[in-house]
Amino acid sequence: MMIIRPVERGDLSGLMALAGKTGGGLTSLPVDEKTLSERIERSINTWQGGLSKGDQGYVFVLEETASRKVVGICAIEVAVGLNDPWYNYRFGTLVHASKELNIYNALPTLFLSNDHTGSSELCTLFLDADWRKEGNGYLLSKSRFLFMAAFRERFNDKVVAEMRGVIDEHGHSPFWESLGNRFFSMEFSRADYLCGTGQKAFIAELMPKHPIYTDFLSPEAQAVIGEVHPQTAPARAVLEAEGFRYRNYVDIFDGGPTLECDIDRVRAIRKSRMTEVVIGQPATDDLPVCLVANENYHNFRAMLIKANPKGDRLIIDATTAEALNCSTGDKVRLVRLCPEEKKV
Ligand SMILES: CC(C)(COP(=O)(O)OP(=O)(O)OC[C@H]1O[C@@H](n2cnc3c(N)ncnc32)[C@H](O)[C@@H]1OP(=O)(O)O)[C@@H](O)C(=O)NCCC(=O)NCCSC(=O)CCC(=O)O
Ligand SMILES: NC(=[NH2+])NCCC[C@H](N)C(=O)O
Repeated sequence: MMIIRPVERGDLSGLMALAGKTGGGLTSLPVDEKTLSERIERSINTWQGGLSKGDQGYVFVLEETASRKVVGICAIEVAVGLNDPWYNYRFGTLVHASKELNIYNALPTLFLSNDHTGSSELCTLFLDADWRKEGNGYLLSKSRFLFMAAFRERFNDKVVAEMRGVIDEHGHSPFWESLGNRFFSMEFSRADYLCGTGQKAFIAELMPKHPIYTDFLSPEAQAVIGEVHPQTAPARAVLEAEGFRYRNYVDIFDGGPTLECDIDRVRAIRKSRMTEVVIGQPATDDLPVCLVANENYHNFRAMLIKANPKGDRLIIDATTAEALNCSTGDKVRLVRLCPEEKKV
């Protein structure tokens, strides 16, 4: 069985193994034991209630219960940009026009912004390639929505996700080569690593301060503005199907898109409902796959179960109930895994 649970100290080696497989550009999952260990501690402290809003971050793992192997990770930052400034470029327009000469030029321009300050952020989504099957990617990404629905008051009204931008097989980012490199004088991978390991002061010190006319960037850099890494296309598709949209904000390093959605408009949050657990013989009819989570803050669990998304009782066997950390009479939250027209 596959379950989502809060990260624990014993997961460090599992996280290191996952970090080694990302291929780069997944900023918040660097191959660095100290950073990952601090991240685990921060997550544990978040659950224990000892941190201010700007420091809070929940980390979850996907575990295969038989082997207890950790095969995926996902996270939520509660409120970004409250400790250090949170930068994005807004991809907008500047118009230069002369009526007299009948000349009109609308120039695409990148404007530095801190517009997402305070938003909650979905991040650090990674599933071991061997486990990209049977809805695991959906479970990993969307389980966060059941947690947010259950503990809604802990999160901001706006949720964002910064998607990994385009880099080639050698880790080179066309956007960085044309823009960031001029100012930061280092490889993209180093800048990404510094950010991921918390050494972010250099950004404010070195970054360009003025709007950037994108016509002056290389054609390769222009082409990847708002585009995702090929392996991030599924992550983007999952969020867009839940209601997230690209609203012209991009990453300052690799040009990857920021997706955003009002928390109460996320499909899985909006449509999720409570149902009562009954331990027994589950129905064998052809029911849709649902995302199910307990409402136990400290022992949160989520998993995929075939169930009637509209039923007022959820019949599950004892093994499933144990994995979900619940028993007969408990209320759990449930939502159809995919919008009606889709099947996993
Ligand atoms: C993101 C996941 C976990 C998703 O898992 P899977 O690959 O198993 O997902 P899947 O079920 O195969 O696909 C999910 C949906 O994407 C669609 N899909 C698949 N390939 C696609 C492509 N090339 N272009 C467009 N859509 C595509 C599928 O048809 C399906 O949608 P339909 O059902 O509609 O057909 C994985 O791919 C992964 O670990 N990727 C590498 C890491 C990564 O780049 N992570 C994101 C970094 S950015 C980040 O972390 C912030 C975002 C966040 O936290 O959510
Ligand atoms: N455009 C970027 N490189 N942003 C970082 C992408 C990955 C992702 N948001 C993370 O959690 O690390």
